[in-house]
Amino acid sequence: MDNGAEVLFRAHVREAGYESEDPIVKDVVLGVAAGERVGLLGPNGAGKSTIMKGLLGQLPHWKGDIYWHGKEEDVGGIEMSSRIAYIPEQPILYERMTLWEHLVLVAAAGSIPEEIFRERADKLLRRFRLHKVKHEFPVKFSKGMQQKVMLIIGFMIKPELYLVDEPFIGLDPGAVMELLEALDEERDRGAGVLLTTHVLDSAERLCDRFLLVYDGGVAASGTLADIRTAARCGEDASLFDCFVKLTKNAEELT
Ligand SMILES: Nc1ncnc2c1ncn2[C@@H]1O[C@H](COP(=O)(O)OP(=O)(O)OP(=O)(O)O)[C@@H](O)[C@H]1O
Repeated sequence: MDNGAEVLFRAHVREAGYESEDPIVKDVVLGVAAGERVGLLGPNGAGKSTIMKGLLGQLPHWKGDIYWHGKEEDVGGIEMSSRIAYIPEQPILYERMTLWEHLVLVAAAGSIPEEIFRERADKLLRRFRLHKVKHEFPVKFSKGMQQKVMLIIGFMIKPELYLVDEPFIGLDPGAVMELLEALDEERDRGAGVLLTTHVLDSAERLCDRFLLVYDGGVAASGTLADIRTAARCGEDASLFDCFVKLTKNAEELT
């Protein structure tokens, strides 16, 4: 966030988890500037999805503060739901609704005017190659097709911030390219992105900054240069190399 862009979103996750006596995440501070992409990284079970669920107000146990444009907001409040698009790793779909009906529902919930809705929906359905199946039931789609449905729903909203949980696994290369292009367009519009992934070469190309979590806390954060310094890696080291070294160091300390 040192590129001069306005800080769009800032959160201090003091405690987050599923039971108050056993918080999974403790004392994690994160921020996303307008047009910035932040990679939330960490080994399996580190707490990435828990952080995302916490920011969305979907956790039984949460203590923390959230700020939009510097102003404190309630987690899970109505203000937040219109500003954030969450693209989950596991698709969430209604059994008895067609793809088109899902989009109509999203448009109604987001008060998107009819004409804008039709234009956006058509563009996104074509972009992710689902226009020919728009009147079919997505619960019967393949895993990758269902993932594309979640992307289309997210992009329909045109939010200020995208929370994207593991977008790269399961999509075909053409869809990954379309996703990257769509994210570029959204960055140009000023939307921020917080994304989790284990595909570190994609994260390295896509993200401006990174937050590496380990065992529910922050192991390193900053630009790739900062991460290289924290990992004591050379200036040519990849994000993957730094990640392996940092998690190994953290393991040795626990
Ligand atoms: N619904 C739940 N109830 C209780 N504990 C949970 C629940 N979901 C996750 N956990 C626990 O919280 C911890 C962090 O899980 P989380 O899903 O946030 O990890 P992650 O970093 O997203 O992992 P991955 O990379 O494998 O997706 C794990 O120990 C996990 O067992």
